[in-house]
Amino acid sequence: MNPEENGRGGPACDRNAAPKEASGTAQPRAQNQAQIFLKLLAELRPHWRRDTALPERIQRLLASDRRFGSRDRRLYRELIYTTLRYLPLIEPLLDTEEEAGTAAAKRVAELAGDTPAVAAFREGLLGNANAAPAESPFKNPDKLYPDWFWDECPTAYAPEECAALHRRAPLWLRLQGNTEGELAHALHDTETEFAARGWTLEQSEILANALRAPTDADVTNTESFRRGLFEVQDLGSQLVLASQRIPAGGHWFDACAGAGGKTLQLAQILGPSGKVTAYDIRPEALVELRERAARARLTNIEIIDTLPSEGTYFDGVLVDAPCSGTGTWRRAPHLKWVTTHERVREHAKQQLELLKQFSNYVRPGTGSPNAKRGGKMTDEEFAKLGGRLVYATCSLCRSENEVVISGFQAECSDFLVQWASHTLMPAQHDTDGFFVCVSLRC
Ligand SMILES: C[S@@+](CC[C@H](N)C(=O)[O-])C[C@H]1O[C@@H](n2cnc3c(N)ncnc32)[C@H](O)[C@@H]1O
Repeated sequence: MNPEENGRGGPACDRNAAPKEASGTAQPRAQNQAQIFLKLLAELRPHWRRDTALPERIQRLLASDRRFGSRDRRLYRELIYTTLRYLPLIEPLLDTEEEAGTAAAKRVAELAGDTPAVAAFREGLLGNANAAPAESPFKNPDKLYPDWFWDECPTAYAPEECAALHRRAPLWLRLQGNTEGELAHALHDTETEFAARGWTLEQSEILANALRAPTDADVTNTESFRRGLFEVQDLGSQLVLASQRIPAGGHWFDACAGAGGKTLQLAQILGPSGKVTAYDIRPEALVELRERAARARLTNIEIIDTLPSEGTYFDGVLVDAPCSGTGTWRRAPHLKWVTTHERVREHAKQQLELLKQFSNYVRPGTGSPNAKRGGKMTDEEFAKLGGRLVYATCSLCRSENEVVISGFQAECSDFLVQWASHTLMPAQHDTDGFFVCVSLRC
């Protein structure tokens, strides 16, 4: 899905904790680490306001230095991502004379997420593992976002939302199983394996199959993952479909399936009597989806690489549209500095086109003139409505969300847009930000 710095490639987190150091060595070690970190920043600086593939560049940079062990890579990755989250606060400090930029390293240490690797660094550099910034970085949210963002999402400037969009993203899993019994087994086996590794899982309070894992846990390198007992999926992404009360048994079209994060979940919701047909323009994503479906033992997914013919109808169509990814900024903070307002508007144009195109696949109703006029519907008229169209983005931008839906509503009057749908803001449930809107075909 999105660029992901959750440390999924790293070793087990029970081995993460930095060993206790003699107090005399912690300080020089942290200073040495600060110098290495600053050199890494100097390499990245020419690219961080330009390169949309910055996460891959960071990965290559960290992999290329043979002196780094996995713990070093985790520390530097966390410090680099913190720098990107708070770039306008850090960048000016890189140009100060003070101890060749260590002011920047100290500020990053204060702002960095709460992981064992960073705690040791913080203690060595600042003399206190729990050192908090003297002044909240969220006091002046304007500084932390690109100028154009205010017009798109003023809610993100509220202190709690600003803090949520700058926290390290949590790691969420979605349990997989075709029956209640299989899900219970998946939970039991995953919990048992994770406990043996020293990882505690927390069940979400709002979604039974969602589990929160420690951020540094290398969850994809486990037997439970290989057995398909869970998938990695942000809670917000899970809520897009889980909040729709989709009945079992229908045939759905996932028109922008990608590697299938939501396809797998939809197939589970629809159950063995239902089916998902998944399509994407990227063949490599569909190859990954096929592997994931096999691992999840889901046999009700059909993967296609050409569009269904005209006149093919589905009970539901999911358009999880390509977007600016502004809802994932804490996971992919470089996007804040490479995304332009013009690019957001281009996304919006494409989204409206895709929504119109794929809405043609939604099963039409059997006639409900009142519904078309927006009048109050009787149960009988409601029963005559056709299939559902679910539009989703991981964007917080009005242009890509409400404005796209207004455009769709204006052009496609045979759909009833359910305005109860809304933007899921990151602070609500500590998730990525998402927008979802459901329409029903008349
Ligand atoms: C937000 S991602 C989908 C994520 C996926 N649904 C998930 O939950 O993991 C958007 C996807 O739309 C696909 N896409 C872009 N243009 C498309 C088009 N014209 N038709 C179908 N898919 C398209 C992209 O390749 C990308 O995989």
